[in-house]
Amino acid sequence: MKIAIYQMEVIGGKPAENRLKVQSWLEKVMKEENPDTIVLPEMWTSSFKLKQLKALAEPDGEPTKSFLSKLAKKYKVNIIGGSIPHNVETNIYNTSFIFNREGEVVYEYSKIHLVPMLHEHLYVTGGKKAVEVFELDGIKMGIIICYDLRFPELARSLALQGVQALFVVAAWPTPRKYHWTALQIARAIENQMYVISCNAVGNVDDVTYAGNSMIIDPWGDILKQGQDNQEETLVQDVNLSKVVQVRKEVPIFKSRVPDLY
Ligand SMILES: O=C(O)CCC(=O)C(=O)O
Repeated sequence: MKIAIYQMEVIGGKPAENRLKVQSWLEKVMKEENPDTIVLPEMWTSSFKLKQLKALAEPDGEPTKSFLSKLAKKYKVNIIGGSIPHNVETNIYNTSFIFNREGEVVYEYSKIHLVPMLHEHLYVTGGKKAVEVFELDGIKMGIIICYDLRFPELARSLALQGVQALFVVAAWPTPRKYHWTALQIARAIENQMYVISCNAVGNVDDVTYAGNSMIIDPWGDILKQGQDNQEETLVQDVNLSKVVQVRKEVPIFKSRVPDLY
């Protein structure tokens, strides 16, 4: 499966402009690389404009949900739709929508762990549904959002559900860049699966986003890594049989003793 990641400089508080950016990026990347799956970052329509979130949140994910669905169908590409502020009645969630090549939503995930350092809980409601597997082109995948990466239980639960590739969509800031890269590598090694991440770059208000989007294989080798502060596209073919190979070589899932922990 060929993956293309958009390490995007999100324009704070401007959903229509960000949708246009994604549309022209996708047009270009489809022409040049023809990927199977594309990945966007966390809160790519709005960035973390939490104080304006009521105005920026999209009722039932619209219009961005239809926008991504049309693009997926037009280009026959799977889309890991980063995340957007999404409201259901009076609650705002930080939600990721996943589309198949027919433009159908195959999975929807709302970020479970909200960031105390940002007081995210004052503006956003945490997702209440447990993480689940979804399939694209017959491959079992999972998704988590940014701060969720700090909770190894999510990735482990997905690995036990059969996930071979874990997507992490993020707006992870620069002061904790080392945590971002180290935790991604740890999740890949400890679960012997691909970790494929998409972080934002650039500055919004007083926050600088850390880039360093990554594609890490199940052995923990970094196949691609974005730069610190540059909008760019990362493209990589991933070979899912590597998951089986690594799990055979170091059979941690057979060695687990879950009754003792
Ligand atoms: O955990 C961190 O240090 C960053 C998390 C974050 O910024 C987010 O979840 O949006």
